[in-house]
Amino acid sequence: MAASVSKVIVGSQVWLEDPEVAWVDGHVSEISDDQKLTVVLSTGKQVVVTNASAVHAKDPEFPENGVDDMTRLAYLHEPGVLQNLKSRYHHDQIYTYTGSILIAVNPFKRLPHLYTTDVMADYKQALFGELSPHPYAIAHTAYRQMVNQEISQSILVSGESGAGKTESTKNLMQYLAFMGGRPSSEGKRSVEQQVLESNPVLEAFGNAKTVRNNNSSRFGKFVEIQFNESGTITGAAIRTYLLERSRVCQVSDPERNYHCFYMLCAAPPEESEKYKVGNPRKFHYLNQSNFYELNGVDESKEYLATKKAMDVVGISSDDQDAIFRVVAAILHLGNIEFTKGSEPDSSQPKDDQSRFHLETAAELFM
Ligand SMILES: Nc1ncnc2c1ncn2[C@@H]1O[C@H](COP(=O)(O)OP(=O)(O)OP(=O)(O)O)[C@@H](O)[C@H]1O
Repeated sequence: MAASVSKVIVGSQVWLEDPEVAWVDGHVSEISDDQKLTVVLSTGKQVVVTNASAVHAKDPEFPENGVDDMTRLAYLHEPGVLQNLKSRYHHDQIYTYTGSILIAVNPFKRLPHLYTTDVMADYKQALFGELSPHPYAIAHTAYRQMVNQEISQSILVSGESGAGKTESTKNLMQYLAFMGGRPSSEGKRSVEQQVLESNPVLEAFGNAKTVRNNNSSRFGKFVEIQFNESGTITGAAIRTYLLERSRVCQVSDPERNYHCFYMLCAAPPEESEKYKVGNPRKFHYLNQSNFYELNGVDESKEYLATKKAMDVVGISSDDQDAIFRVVAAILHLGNIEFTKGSEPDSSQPKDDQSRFHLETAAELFM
């Protein structure tokens, strides 16, 4: 939505595209007879613009802290939207509405005060738009509409890798569990606890460090939470799709394979001996990249936490053992090298090492 030159007068505040910082603001200092604009940028630079569509009007009354709904912007064009997101971001206001859509900007730091039970309780009492933009408000609207109209609701979370989809989804699930939860019966985990604990399990087997995100989900997921007429959670189902399978056999620097492999290598000694794993540097599927450790992550603790989460979601210890046997066997398979066999067109394990890994994989697969 470019402002035409006729609307721009000398003194108008404008935005100009910039190859480095996307947009720079300035003011028009002169308009020539042939409609060329001289713009003095806030950087002090002076430029002459011949193409009027390159100039976008800037709101001189834009509030310093921005607006919490983009539809209230005087100019809803790219520089206006970005300026609003940026001003809010500088005040740790990472959420902004565009009508009923929530835009989340990744803060890349923990903001725990935004996600407490008290905050959830506040959103429970409020109408949409009364409080600051928040995933809880989106979850609340969906929940209310479901209860009042008895129609299933969907919330779509999208964005590029590292944008914060997984974190936002967790916040949505946390709020729905808060609204639809009920006290767990003696010794049994409640459904909402199981729903929330499914995240660490999925992340262990489906997340990996990529260039853009240390905890990147390498799959899509459809989370279904079922409620009864009174709005209490009765069940849940999670469907995953399009796992990036090629990562299992091929990883490039500075990325990592799936978290579960490194966790298993760091398992307590009796378990790592059972699965014949240990140092991740010994496995071809892991040592193709030089990255083994993640900042602030203790893999041995992650292993125990994953097993605990598996307990909570109802995966029996036999099934857990079967799962980790497969994970270990994959690592051993990756270490088998072949050489030409004595028969025509045949091959055989290259040496004793390869034979060891082949036999171990077979044992683990049972
Ligand atoms: N609301 C938030 N508060 C604090 N940190 C956040 C928030 N959102 C994202 N982050 C940080 O950014 C990282 C990446 O976010 P997240 O994993 O949610 O991205 P994603 O969109 O799911 O990425 P991918 O598509 O790669 O899985 C998180 O691990 C976390 O460190």
